[in-house]
Amino acid sequence: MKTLRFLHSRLPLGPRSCHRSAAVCRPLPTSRRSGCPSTLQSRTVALSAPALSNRDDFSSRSHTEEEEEDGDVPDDREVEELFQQQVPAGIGQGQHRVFIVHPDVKWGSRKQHLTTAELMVAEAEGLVNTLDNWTVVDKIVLSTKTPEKKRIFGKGNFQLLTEKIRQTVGITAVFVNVDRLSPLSEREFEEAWGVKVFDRYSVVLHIFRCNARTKEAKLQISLAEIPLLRSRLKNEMADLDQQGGGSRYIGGSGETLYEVQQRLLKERENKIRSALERLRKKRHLLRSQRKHRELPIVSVLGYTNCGKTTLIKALTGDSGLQPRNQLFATLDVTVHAGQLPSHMTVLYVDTIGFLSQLPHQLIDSFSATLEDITHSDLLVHVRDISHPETVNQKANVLNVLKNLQIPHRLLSSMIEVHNKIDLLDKYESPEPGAVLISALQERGLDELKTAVEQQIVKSTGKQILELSVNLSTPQLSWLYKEATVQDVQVNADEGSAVIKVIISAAAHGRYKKLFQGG
Ligand SMILES: Nc1nc2c(ncn2[C@@H]2O[C@H](COP(=O)(O)OP(=O)(O)OP(=O)(O)O)[C@@H](O)[C@H]2O)c(=O)[nH]1
Ligand SMILES: [Mg+2]
Repeated sequence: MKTLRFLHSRLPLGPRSCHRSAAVCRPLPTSRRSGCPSTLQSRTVALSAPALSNRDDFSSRSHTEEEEEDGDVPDDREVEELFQQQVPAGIGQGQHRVFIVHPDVKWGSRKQHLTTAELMVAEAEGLVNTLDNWTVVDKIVLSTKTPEKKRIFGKGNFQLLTEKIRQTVGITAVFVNVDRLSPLSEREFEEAWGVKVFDRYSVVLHIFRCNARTKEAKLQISLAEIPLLRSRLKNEMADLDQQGGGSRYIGGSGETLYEVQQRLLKERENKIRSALERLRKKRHLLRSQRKHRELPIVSVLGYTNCGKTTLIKALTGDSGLQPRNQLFATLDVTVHAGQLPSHMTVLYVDTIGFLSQLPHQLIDSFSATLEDITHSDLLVHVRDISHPETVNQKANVLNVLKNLQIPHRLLSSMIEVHNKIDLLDKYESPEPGAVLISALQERGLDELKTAVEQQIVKSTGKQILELSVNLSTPQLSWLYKEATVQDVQVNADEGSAVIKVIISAAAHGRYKKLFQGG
C-alpha cells in the first residue's frame, strides 16, 4: 500500500549500503550503520579538527576530527542518525544499468554556450562510471525546443525515446542529463519508462553520499537531499489524492497527512541546520586559532578530478591523502602542512571539486565548505590541462568563485597551475603566468613552491630581513619561535650571528620593542 511504504521510508532505518567495492567504499572502521566509508585515516586534519594549537605538533602528528569533542558539537551518533534516517529512494544504494538521455537545447536561454552535447554526455558518463556498481548501457542525444515542458521533448522525440528505452534490454534506470527534473516530469518519465529516473542533482547526491566521511559532509548531504524528499513527497501525495487519501485530516489532529509529512520534513531540516551551525561555530574558532599562529593558508581549488589531492600529497608528502580517478573523491575540506623553500610552513587546504552546472541547491549546501576559501592568504587554481574541456572548466571555476564573493585581492593574486603536462606532448602554456606541473610525476613543484612563497610574502605582508643578533641573548630562540628562520651565519669571535628571517610586521615590531628598545 502506498501510504505505508511512504511512511516507513521516513522512519529510522537499519544498515544501508551503497554497495560499492572495497577500493572506493572501504569497510567502516567506526560506524555500523552505513555501508559507506566514514573516517579518513591519515595525517589529514579535517577543518573541524581542534589540532592547530601548536605548530610543531601540527606538522608531525595525526589528528582526525574525532580526537577532541566539545559539548556543543554534534556527536557521531547524532550525525549518523540524521544521515541515515531519511534517504531519498534510490540514493546511496543499489546498482544500476543506466541509459543516458541528453536533451540538446539549440535555442533560447537554456542553450549551452560553453560546451557541446557530446562533452556534456561524456561528463554524464563520467558521473555514472564514478559509481562502482553503475554502468552505462546506452546513451542518446535528442534535440528539444521545449526543455521547460513536463516531458522535455516534443511528442515525436518522446515517443522515439520511450520506444528505444523499452527496447533496450536490462536497463534499470534512466539518467536525464538536466540539473533538476520537476517532480511532475520525474513521475511522468517513471510511468512511461517503467524504471527509476535520475537527474544530475540526484546522481551527484548519490556520489556524495557514498564519498562522505566527515560529520560536516554528511550533514550537508542530508540538507541537500531535502528538496529531493520534498519532490518525492509531492508525488506520493498526488498518487494518494488520486485514491482520495492525501488531503484527508488524520486523527483529530487538524492536519492532513501531507501537512504532517511536510512538518516532519521541516523539523528534520531545522535539526540538520542547527547541527551544521554548531560545527560551523567551531570552525570559526579554529580559523581564528590558525590566524593567531600566523600560519599562512593556501587553498587549492579546481574542477573535480583535476589533481588537487595529488598535488597536495606531492607538496606535503602526506601519505594519508588518497587521490582517486573518480569525480568528487574529496568531499571534506582538509588541511595539510607543507614547507616552502624558505622553510616557512604553510597550510594547504584541499577542497571539494567543481562541476559544470552543479545544481545550485548543492552549491548552497556546500558553500559553507567553500567559505574557507575566502579566509585564505592565497588561492591555487589547479587545471587538468589534458582535459578536452579545460577552457570551459576554467570558466566554470571562475564563475563559481565570482558567485562566492571571493575578495578581489585573492582573485588577483591567484596562481594558475596547469597540471597533467605528462599527458601532453611538449605543452606550452598560452597563459603567461601559469605554472606547469605534473603532480603525479612531481615535476614543476619547486617552481610552484617558489611562486607560492613569493605570493605569500606579498599577501601576508611578511618581509624577509637580515637581523644581527647577540648569541648570549634569547634573540635567536625568540626568532625561531615567532618567525621563519632561513639562514644563520655565525660570527664565533664576536658571539653574534646574522639571521635571515621571514617575519610579519607585527612580530618585527615586537622584536624591536623587546631587543632593540624600539
Ligand atoms: N597523468 C596524470 N594524472 C594525474 C596527475 N595528477 C593527478 N592525476 C590523476 O588524476 C586523478 C584525480 O586526481 P585527484 O588528485 O584525486 O583529483 P582531485 O582534483 O583531488 O579530484 P576530486 O577530489 O574528485 O575533486 C587520479 O587518478 C590521479 O592519479 C598528473 O599530473 N598526471
Ligand atoms: Mg580530491
